[in-house]
Amino acid sequence: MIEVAGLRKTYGDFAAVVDSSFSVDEGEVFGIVGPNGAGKTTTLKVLAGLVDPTDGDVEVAGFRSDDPEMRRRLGFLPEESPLYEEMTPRSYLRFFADLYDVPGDVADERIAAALDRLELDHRERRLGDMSKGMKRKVAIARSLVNDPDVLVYDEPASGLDPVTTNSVLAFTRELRATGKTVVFSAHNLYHVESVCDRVVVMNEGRIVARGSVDGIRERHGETTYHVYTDVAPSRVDQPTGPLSDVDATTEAVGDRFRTTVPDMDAVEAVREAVAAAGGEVVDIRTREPSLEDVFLDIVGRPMPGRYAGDAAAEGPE
Ligand SMILES: Nc1ncnc2c1ncn2[C@@H]1O[C@H](COP(=O)(O)OP(=O)(O)OP(=O)(O)O)[C@@H](O)[C@H]1O
Repeated sequence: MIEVAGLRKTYGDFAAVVDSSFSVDEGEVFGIVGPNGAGKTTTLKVLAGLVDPTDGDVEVAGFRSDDPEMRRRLGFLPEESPLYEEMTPRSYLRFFADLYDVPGDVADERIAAALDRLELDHRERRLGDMSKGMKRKVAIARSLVNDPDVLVYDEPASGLDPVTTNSVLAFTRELRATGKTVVFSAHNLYHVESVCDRVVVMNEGRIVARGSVDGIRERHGETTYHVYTDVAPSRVDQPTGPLSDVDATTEAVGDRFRTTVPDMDAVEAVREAVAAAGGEVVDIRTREPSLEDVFLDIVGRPMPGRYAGDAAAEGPE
């Protein structure tokens, strides 16, 4: 449904996107993740036909990105979407449906269906008086007025409260169920993990990892083991003993202790150490790395946005 080959976008001497190639299948939710300035928005704007590529081929729904027909097949949700404050959701969405020449009765039905699915109340309220979450839902409904095959969503759920975030993420999953193809960018990797089939990770304009979330996790992240015990394993910080050479950290969780270790040998070492302390292992669980862990491994710095005000978000490079 989307083919991008050798995409490059430069602004003067500066390359915002370098040699980017990927394809997105019909009915897939495809994620683009990466730190600030990685080139995500530039990529999405090229897909939406809003920015011309400097080099490379971009095809969406069978049309090149400079073909006006491509724009008709596509719904774009920008990161910031200023709405006409004096309009109501209904009048605003009808206005955009008219721009796409959608017949009035079809538009009314489509708009009502989208707003129902997004659970947007107060449809006659002035947009200027609506909350951020309500406005975002109206912007999402706007991306659907032309019944596009492809949706390009830049940070659809960022800055929203948890309830609205969940509602927007659930809605995005539903789009896949209705056969739409979605390209989705987000800082919050939980959003990406919970919605996307496949992702590319961008850094400094380049794709640095790609694949299914699980595949990327397997290649770049390490499974750890959580060993729950009824007493703390002894001598974690002692120079001798079963855990002296093991990379283990122990913390109290309720009335138990949880020791995190990297492999099964270390699990056995915890078992010995806890027996030496007069206790026993009560549970062992594996912990898969989150996409956040993987991102740190690949890019070498924390994701911005999750660490607001955190100096660590700025580096190290
Ligand atoms: N119109 C422009 N003129 C010059 N430089 C630009 C322009 N648009 C984007 N850039 C630069 O290109 C780089 C990539 O920007 P882009 O917005 O695509 O990144 P991003 O991954 O979406 O970042 P963020 O997460 O901060 O939104 C940035 O360094 C940005 O400053």
